[in-house]
Amino acid sequence: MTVHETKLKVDLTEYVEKHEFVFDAVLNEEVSNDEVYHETVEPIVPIIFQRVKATCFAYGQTGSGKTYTMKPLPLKASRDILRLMHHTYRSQGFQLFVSFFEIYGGKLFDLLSDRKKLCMREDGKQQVCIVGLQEYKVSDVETIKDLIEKGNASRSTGTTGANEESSRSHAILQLAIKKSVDGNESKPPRLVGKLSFIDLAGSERGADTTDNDKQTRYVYSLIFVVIFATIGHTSWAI
Ligand SMILES: Nc1ncnc2c1ncn2[C@@H]1O[C@H](COP(=O)(O)OP(=O)(O)OP(=O)(O)O)[C@@H](O)[C@H]1O
Repeated sequence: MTVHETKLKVDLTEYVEKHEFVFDAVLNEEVSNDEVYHETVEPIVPIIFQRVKATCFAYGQTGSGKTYTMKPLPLKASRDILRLMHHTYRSQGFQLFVSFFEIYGGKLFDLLSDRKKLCMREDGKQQVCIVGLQEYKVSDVETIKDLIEKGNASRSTGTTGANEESSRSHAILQLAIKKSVDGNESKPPRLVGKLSFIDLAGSERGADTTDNDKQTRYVYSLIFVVIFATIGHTSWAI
């Protein structure tokens, strides 16, 4: 897709700037959530076993269907990850961990740990980490489903948006694949790959806790720090 943007030079002559965007797939409003999963997340699942960090996020106006579209994806991905762990990568020491947190009003809260307040810090290797974030080791779909439901129930919602159940927070659910070091279960397992799902609050003004532009801009910059620093660089979007 090419966007032609008309601009003005300093001498006030008009010119057109061309912006080119490449999409792997374009899905219309008729497609089901299953097709969304099939076209977007499903092809990414096997590569997180190959040291890849991938991100799936929805961006758009309040009420455009971000939460509706994002909600089924983590569970479907978990099902496929567990299937790969129990069959293709059987007995290779892979483990799956789930964490779920939200950014609300510029602060981070653990959705699986009674909304415990979290801190973002940079370690000695300039890696940004979220201190205190609880990760749960999981080996069956039912447990993951319960954790996702628990996290969703802890999310901050508000009724100030166009949509009654509008999510006023940005929720980040991570599925981390780890592997035990040299098959030694007593040592902490090492991170192999990660699949992150981000459900952003509506992109219009006032999508956050205050209607203040400066605050909204700050929250968005915080999200992108989280995306690029802790989640990984191999990002893609719906
Ligand atoms: N494809 C769809 N089919 C049927 N209903 C849908 C679809 N997409 C969204 N909806 C419904 O539209 C309403 C708004 O959707 P949703 O909450 O997903 O929007 P949102 O973009 O996440 O909004 P916000 O940014 O305010 O959280 C919900 O009631 C949802 O059930």
